[in-house]
Amino acid sequence: MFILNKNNSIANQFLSELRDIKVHKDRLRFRKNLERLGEILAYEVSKSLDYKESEIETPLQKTKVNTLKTQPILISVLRAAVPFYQGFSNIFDHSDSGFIGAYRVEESGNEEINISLQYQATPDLTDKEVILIDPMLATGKSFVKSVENLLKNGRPKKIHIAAVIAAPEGINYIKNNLDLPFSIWICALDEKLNSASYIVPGLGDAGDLAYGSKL
Ligand SMILES: O=P(O)(O)OC[C@H]1O[C@H](OP(=O)(O)OP(=O)(O)O)[C@H](O)[C@@H]1O
Ligand SMILES: O=c1cc[nH]c(=O)[nH]1
Ligand SMILES: [Mg+2]
Repeated sequence: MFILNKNNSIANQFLSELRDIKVHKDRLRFRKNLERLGEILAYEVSKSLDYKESEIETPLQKTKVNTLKTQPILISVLRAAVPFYQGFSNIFDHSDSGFIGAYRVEESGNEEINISLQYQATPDLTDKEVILIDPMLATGKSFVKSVENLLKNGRPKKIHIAAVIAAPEGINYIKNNLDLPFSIWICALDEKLNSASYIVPGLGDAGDLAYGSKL
């Protein structure tokens, strides 16, 4: 598992601004920070992909370069993933993308989180490296349900789970429930979930901070 904030970098300032109640109500900045972390995490994921050598011509002479062997497929889990996904898409600019509409059904009086998944549009995923992008990995149910549904569109060679903040409970849920090759890329591993299955310390509701509350 790759955890970005284990090392000092400017990414930790972006993460701090996402969490800080004095800053994170500025929606434009909140979305921009998600996008910036998406770009940084995409760069880290890019180091794990396969490259091929080829020859190009500069105005001065021929030279050998290493470029991606195949483009990963990017999948955005609507709605909160949109700005974070944009960061990935800025880096993997030749990639095809897919979209999944998923949200947690939080019923009062019921601590169990269920996921409603109502929309999926993706290319053929057979034997592809897929980057599944969602900023919050809380119970892990949205990621696991998304992967289960993605399999209808082909079995990927590998899935890269990409999130900004994860809870240990969600990481364990993913490890116990995914039966295809995967790796996890996160910016921070937080302490735990609270009784409403929100990540603590976390940042609150990522979708609401980016776009406002939904009915
Ligand atoms: O790990 P989990 O417990 O499944 O929680 C994580 C999910 O919660 C958030 O979405 P939310 O359901 O709030 O939908 P939204 O994107 O519409 O805000 C987040 O973007 C994940 O999809
Ligand atoms: O802490 C959490 C958990 C799920 N979704 C969020 O946006 N935040
Ligand atoms: Mg939400």
